[in-house]
Amino acid sequence: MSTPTQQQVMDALATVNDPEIKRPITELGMVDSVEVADDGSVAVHVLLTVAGCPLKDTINRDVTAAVTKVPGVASVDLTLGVMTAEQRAGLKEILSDGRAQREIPFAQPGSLTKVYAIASGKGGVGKSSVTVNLALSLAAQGLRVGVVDADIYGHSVPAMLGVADTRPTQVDDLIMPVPTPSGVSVISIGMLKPRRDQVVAWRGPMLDRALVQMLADVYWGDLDALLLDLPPGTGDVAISLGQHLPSAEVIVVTTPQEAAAEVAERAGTMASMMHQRVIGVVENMSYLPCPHCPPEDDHRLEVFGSGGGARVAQTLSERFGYDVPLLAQVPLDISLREGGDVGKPIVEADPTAPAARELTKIATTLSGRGRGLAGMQLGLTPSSKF
Ligand SMILES: Nc1ncnc2c1ncn2[C@@H]1O[C@H](COP(=O)(O)OP(=O)(O)OP(=O)(O)O)[C@@H](O)[C@H]1O
Repeated sequence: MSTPTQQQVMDALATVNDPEIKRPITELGMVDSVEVADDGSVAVHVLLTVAGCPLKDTINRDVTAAVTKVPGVASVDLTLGVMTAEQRAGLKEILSDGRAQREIPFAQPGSLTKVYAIASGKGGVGKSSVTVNLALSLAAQGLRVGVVDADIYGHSVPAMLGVADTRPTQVDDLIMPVPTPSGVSVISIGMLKPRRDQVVAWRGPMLDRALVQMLADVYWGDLDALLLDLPPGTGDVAISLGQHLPSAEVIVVTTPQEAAAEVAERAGTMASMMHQRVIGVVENMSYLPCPHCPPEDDHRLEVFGSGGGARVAQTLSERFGYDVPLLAQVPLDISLREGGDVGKPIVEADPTAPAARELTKIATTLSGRGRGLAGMQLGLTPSSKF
């Protein structure tokens, strides 16, 4: 077999994406040198963005696999180095695409990324569970999905996505979102703290800065959908988000319980006051399928009562003068909780479970609305009453 050319090896390397940046390593200036010997042995030197890059094993594996596939390659000797400060500055330049720093790409008029904020009136109703399962369902449809965990009280999203202890890589002041096993990228307010166990006791301006940092200083690339897990209630983060991303569409999560529904209505109204459109309500913990009854009876135990989701949807529809549908009623399911605990969300771990099907239904409804500018809020202020 003939000796492979250097171009063939470069073409193979162009198929390898940096796992965090999700662009070919050849475009990012990461391939420092390629040498091909007459006997078909290939030496490749790849530069990592930072020393101790957590994903160097993935890069090692992907580069070796891609080059090995080139006809005539007898062996691959891959060595890894680290970019100099100058090379990193060049990379940052490539990634910023000429965009000014601290500009939120999703807030630009031509942005095609759909931004969904997941809100709730009170804590513990399943907002984070809905966020991660929705993210995975959208990704399973082939969409590029990012998740921002802006829940200062909970920040449970990274653990639910299986990357609890991962810190994001930073190229100077540009932060790389953390890739997860399911293909979605995540950044969490918890990742911005020096220590994971540190309590966030930030006031409005600090929270605003953290939110902007997660939106503007993170290299998200070209996303189809960005999901934001908001803290419960109508606090500072919701106000900041409304100011920075009025085009975000809001999904309100509630339980069937009267008390939860009432505060959920307030969270929805708050979003509307910030000129955001509320696109639907998810009722979580709707019922417990009776564990002792035959499945065909479809006997349901209404642990938290009933009707909360429908009530929020109806109230918000009347209040805003447009249809706010009830998107799903997700039952209580032990495997949903377990999936969250072990970092394997139910839509992936047990996709045929009724809870998983309801969560997938939300993604189907959302993606049916299409990518792009259609359906975006026009910035008109609806009349609002608490
Ligand atoms: N349908 C469900 N069935 C069983 N367990 C659930 C269900 N929904 C959520 N849970 C569990 O309830 C707990 C709270 O859920 P989750 O963290 O998603 O709520 P949250 O509204 O985001 O809470 P917080 O505001 O405190 O972050 C988690 O342990 C989660 O696994």
